[in-house]
Amino acid sequence: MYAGKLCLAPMVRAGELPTRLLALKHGCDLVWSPEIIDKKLIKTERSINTQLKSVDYTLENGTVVFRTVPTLEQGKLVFQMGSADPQLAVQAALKVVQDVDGIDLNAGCPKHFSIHSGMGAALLSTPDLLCSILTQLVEKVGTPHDKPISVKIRLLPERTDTLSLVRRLCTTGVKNITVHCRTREMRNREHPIRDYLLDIYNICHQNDVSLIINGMIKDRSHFNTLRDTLSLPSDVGAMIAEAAEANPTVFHEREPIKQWWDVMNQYIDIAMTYDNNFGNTKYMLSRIIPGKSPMFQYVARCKDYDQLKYVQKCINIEDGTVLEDPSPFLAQNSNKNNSKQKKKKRPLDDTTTNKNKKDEGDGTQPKKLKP
Ligand SMILES: Cc1cc2nc3c(=O)[nH]c(=O)nc-3n(C[C@H](O)[C@H](O)[C@H](O)COP(=O)(O)O)c2cc1C
Repeated sequence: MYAGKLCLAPMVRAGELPTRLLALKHGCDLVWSPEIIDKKLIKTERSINTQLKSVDYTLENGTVVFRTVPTLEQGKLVFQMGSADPQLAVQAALKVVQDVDGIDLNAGCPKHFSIHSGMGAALLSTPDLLCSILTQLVEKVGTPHDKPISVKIRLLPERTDTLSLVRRLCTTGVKNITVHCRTREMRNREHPIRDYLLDIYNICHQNDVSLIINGMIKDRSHFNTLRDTLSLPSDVGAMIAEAAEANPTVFHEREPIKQWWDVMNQYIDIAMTYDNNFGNTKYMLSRIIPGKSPMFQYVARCKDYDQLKYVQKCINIEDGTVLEDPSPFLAQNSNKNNSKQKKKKRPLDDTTTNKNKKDEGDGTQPKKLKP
């Protein structure tokens, strides 16, 4: 399933349904969900959303934790889980397995929220636990449901330690290992270490496990060049995060990568079609639209989809120039909105503007949105 594929990386906040659908529309082979913690998924209720033709996993308070559209994602969707407990991992995976094509364990996230509870990159320091979670997932979920289990890791500081870890991981029954070619201490702006990928590949290959490489890959042609330069065979796949967050059309084989205004336009249409959380839509648009464009501030001032729809029409989709300044409309509607909001409580399905939410990216800071 994974061999040679170019994938959308798991990204908290950025990897929600609209980004995944846009990436798939533009040549992405496989998409990863954002990391979802086992305990959180276990608390959700699964339901079929007949209006959107989606399957939703929703908390009691109405928060949609995970939404997938089987007709568009089937065969291409890997669910990423955060866990530090084999039993919880199995329980969570069993809950979602029927709606996804593979289950991936995050063993690479270096953020405090993940490592303080022993998850993410902390698992690299507890290889017994890491392997036990994977073995349990393979035996109790992967094999009985005929779905592959995979893991995403970072490099360890020493090459020999990384190779030993990869050897051990290959014995757990996982079908794929994704290697983020940076160590736990390295930030995303630092250049990835790619010197011994061929050694990692050889170990994986001997064990019939596929390898996906990750770290500062810009687009499909960059991936093809990189594979040649590193003398990696064609069954090595790759995963793109930051470049795809800014532009989910970077996966195209033949067509040129779309311009930001085209991406923005397509993203808004998909987000509205699938009733994406508005705060999340604004977050993604702040990644897609360059900060220097007036559109960035116009979108930042939108308070709901009606306003966003108006702003969307103010841009020339041929060249990204602004056709009309929406400020008067936004000012007028924000007054209406304010008085409406005084009467109305904050919506419960606000997953991204939740005040507990931190930047869960991998060493990146979101651009500041002015109120
Ligand atoms: C916004 C954001 C959110 C991320 N969330 C996750 C995550 O949920 N799970 C994970 O394994 N990695 C996560 N990462 C790390 C990426 O998957 C990837 O490993 C890293 O960004 C390096 O790839 P890149 O150089 O192409 O950005 C996240 C990265 C970003 C930028």
